Amino acid sequence: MKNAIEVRHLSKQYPGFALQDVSFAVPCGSIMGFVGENGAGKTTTIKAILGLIRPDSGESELLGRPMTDGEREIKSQIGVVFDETYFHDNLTLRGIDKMLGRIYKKQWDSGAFTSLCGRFDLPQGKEVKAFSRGMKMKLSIAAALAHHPRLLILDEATSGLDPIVRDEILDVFYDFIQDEDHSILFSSHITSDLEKVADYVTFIHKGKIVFSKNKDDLVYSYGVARCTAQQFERIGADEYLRRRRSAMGGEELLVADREEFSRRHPSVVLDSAGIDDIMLFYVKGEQG
Ligand SMILES: Nc1ncnc2c1ncn2[C@@H]1O[C@H](COP(=O)(O)OP(=O)(O)OP(=O)(O)O)[C@@H](O)[C@H]1O
Repeated sequence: MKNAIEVRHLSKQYPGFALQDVSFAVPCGSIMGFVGENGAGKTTTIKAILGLIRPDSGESELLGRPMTDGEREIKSQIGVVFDETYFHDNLTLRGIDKMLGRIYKKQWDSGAFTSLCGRFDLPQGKEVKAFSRGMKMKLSIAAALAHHPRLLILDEATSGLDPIVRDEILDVFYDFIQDEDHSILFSSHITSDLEKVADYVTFIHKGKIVFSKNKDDLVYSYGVARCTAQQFERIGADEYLRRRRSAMGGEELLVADREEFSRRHPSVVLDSAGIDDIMLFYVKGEQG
């Protein structure tokens, strides 16, 4: 199996929003960061992939199979974390361990759950209602991992968490991905987290995929050119992807091939572009 997730031509229409022809793949053994502005369609895509909503058209495969081909078995090999926990307020870690043991049966690894809860410093005696948001997210991640899934799908699992908690979570993702049969799809607004751990980045904007690329290629090849109005006049519209007026009155351009651009325009200041820059250009900038 080449891809842990394959999404082909997904479309879904809501009043005032349309997911349009969304296609991308998460290669086995990799972490895919899924980014986009608020309301871009990340959760809708993830829900459609998981069969939680029915797309108007298109299809997806998880671990080499469409969800219709044995949903229960496919789901048993997936760990899913949304940005809220669904455990009952009165449960303690012990209660959750027992409950999930009953659900997952032989697949549930109580030892792994206890060890992850220990690693995350989760309080043994407290009920979920007394957990902070960060504790709840760590609990959800521990629960998602303790039935030994091959694929983790996380929607905004680190949003609203402090950098220390986020780092602990990223470490756990990193350990999980050491097994080459394991893969992660991870939506986030926190592009620095994606820059740290993602192998690939898929960017969705207004319901459409802008790109799905290897992160290193993206970071090494994309650039931001900062030019004066005169320099801008000499640059062709096909030499950049997006433009923004800079605060200083000049133009900032997002270019896909830094090396090529600097060869053609050696006098223009050219910086590397982070995922944040790229998103900003698409959300706030204009087409060339
Ligand atoms: N059940 C629904 N009925 C109608 N519209 C919906 C429904 N679910 C989502 N939408 C709309 O679809 C659009 C995309 O929402 P979605 O939650 O997928 O975005 P997102 O990229 O996950 O955003 P965020 O980063 O804010 O979580 C939004 O405009 C939202 O209002």
